[in-house]
Amino acid sequence: MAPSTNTFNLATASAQQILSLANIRAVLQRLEDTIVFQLIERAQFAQNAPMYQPGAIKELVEGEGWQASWVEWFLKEVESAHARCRRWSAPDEFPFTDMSLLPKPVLPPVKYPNLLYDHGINVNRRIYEYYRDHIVPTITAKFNAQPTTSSSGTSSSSSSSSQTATADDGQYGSAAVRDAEVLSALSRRIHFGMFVSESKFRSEPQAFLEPIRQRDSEAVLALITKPAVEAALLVRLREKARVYGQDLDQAVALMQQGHGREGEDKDTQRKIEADEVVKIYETFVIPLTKVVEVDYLLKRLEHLSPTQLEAIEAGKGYIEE
Ligand SMILES: O=C(O)C(=O)C[C@]1(C(=O)O)C=C[C@@H](O)C=C1
Repeated sequence: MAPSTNTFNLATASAQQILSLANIRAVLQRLEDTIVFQLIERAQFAQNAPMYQPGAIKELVEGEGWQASWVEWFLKEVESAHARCRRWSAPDEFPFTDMSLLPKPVLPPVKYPNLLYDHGINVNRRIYEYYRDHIVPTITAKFNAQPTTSSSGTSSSSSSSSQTATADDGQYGSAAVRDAEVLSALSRRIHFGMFVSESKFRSEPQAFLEPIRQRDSEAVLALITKPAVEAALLVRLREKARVYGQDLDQAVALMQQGHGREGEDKDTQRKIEADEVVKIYETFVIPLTKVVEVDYLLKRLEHLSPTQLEAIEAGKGYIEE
């Protein structure tokens, strides 16, 4: 059976398959599902601010000598296991933890086709900070000052059985598991921008020559921006978030009571707001993907051979070497 276009394998697919813009966009589209589902998973826990405060978990400071946050420690632990399985040698995977803190892979390296130049781009710190400061507080805001009947873990909430929930439910383990998953999906999605820009560069390299030579990042940005693609993405994403984020049991019950589909958004408890997901993409995911695309392209000419450069200047397009 032919492999599906949106699950190609970076180690076995051909360069042409990997750099086909349609295939890349199919991967980005599939990652929308992953990101929406992972955000829903994280949104079932409270914000739990101490998870993100360096030094806030005394057991980590005293027992492990770890001065950074609980979530960064959890990322290091997970990413260490993944390093042993050589995840970070894949061209589309980037750890949040400094490589110097991660162990060496157990298995020998996989041979990936040489599609991206050796770029050294990693925007994971920016992803982590935006996630911590904007995404988590937004998707967990419903926990703030809502009446609840129980609380567990070591949260700062009181232990009375009927209380006002704080933004801390003490579920630091479960919430960190979800954090690691959301962060990993966001990171992969955003860094995939480099495959997008490599593909765009190879299909019309001459257009990029002057803007890159002038180090004109605005002009490069204009070349890689596709407003129609972004608009379609946001419409599709809103629909996914609307459908995946509703409680179907409640929606079905309402429909059976004759409320029709229009009642489903208004009257049912939502797992996540579609507007919030769209805003995350609009203000963060797409803009940062574009930053990655532009940063990657600004150094692209330094990695061309004289023959490749001459061919582009002569209008003969990109030649593979
Ligand atoms: O699909 C592309 O062409 C991309 O560059 C990716 C992306 C995105 O982040 O989704 C970014 C810039 C374009 O304006 C459109 C979409």
